[in-house]
Amino acid sequence: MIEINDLKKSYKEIEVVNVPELNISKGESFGLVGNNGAGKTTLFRMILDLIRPNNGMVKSNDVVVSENEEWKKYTGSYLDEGFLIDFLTPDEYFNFIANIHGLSKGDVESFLNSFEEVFNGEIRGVKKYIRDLSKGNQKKVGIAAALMIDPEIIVLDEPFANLDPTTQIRLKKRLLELKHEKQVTMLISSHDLNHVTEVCERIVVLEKGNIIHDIKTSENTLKELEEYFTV
Ligand SMILES: Nc1ncnc2c1ncn2[C@@H]1O[C@H](COP(=O)(O)OP(=O)(O)OP(=O)(O)O)[C@@H](O)[C@H]1O
Repeated sequence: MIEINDLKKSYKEIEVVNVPELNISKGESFGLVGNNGAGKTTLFRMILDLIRPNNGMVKSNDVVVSENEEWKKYTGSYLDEGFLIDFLTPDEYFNFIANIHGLSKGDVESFLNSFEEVFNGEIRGVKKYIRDLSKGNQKKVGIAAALMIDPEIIVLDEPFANLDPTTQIRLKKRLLELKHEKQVTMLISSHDLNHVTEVCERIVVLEKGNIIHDIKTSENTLKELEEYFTV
């Protein structure tokens, strides 16, 4: 479970995130939407202790994320290319992550084989450094590495952006499997209202750093969101 209390972040005295309270339950799939600059990435960065808030705190399973690193063992995340090591090939990078998390070669192989549908033959065995992959293929590497550790919680920033339509559909299927079969807690930000409403049972709309809607996804949610974003 993730608990956020009185969380604020400002840059040069301009407040970009202000979340008085937000709780994300175990197994919940939580979608975060909002226009450019709404504060989605900043909120995820604070949840992952990548930036420090000016005020408030984030707890993961009752532990303050900035005070203890235990949560890193069960949290998979991919926000951007900064998460990758660009002078490694994808296979070298997967081995690196596997070593950090103490995963066996067999587990890694079986996970990566199961991800081949998303990789589409463009990632494994490729003799290219990550920095030389397309943006979409870099994203596939990052998302795969995040999921490979068999996380309880996964945090993904715009996972569908830069992916071709076939891969978007395959990734969505994979996320839905994780939700239904393993009850993984998912935090997903997206500009793609279709995908995010299909994957997430709860949608939060952020505007100028504030939560302005917190909706349980229903058959009307997509329409409601489209109306909100049509100005
Ligand atoms: N390091 C920084 N220094 C100054 N301002 C920053 C910094 N990081 C983020 N911001 C500002 O914080 C605000 C929120 O940015 P953020 O990237 O969180 O938005 P977002 O909702 O993820 O946007 P997008 O949909 O475009 O990715 C923006 O106005 C941005 O310019």
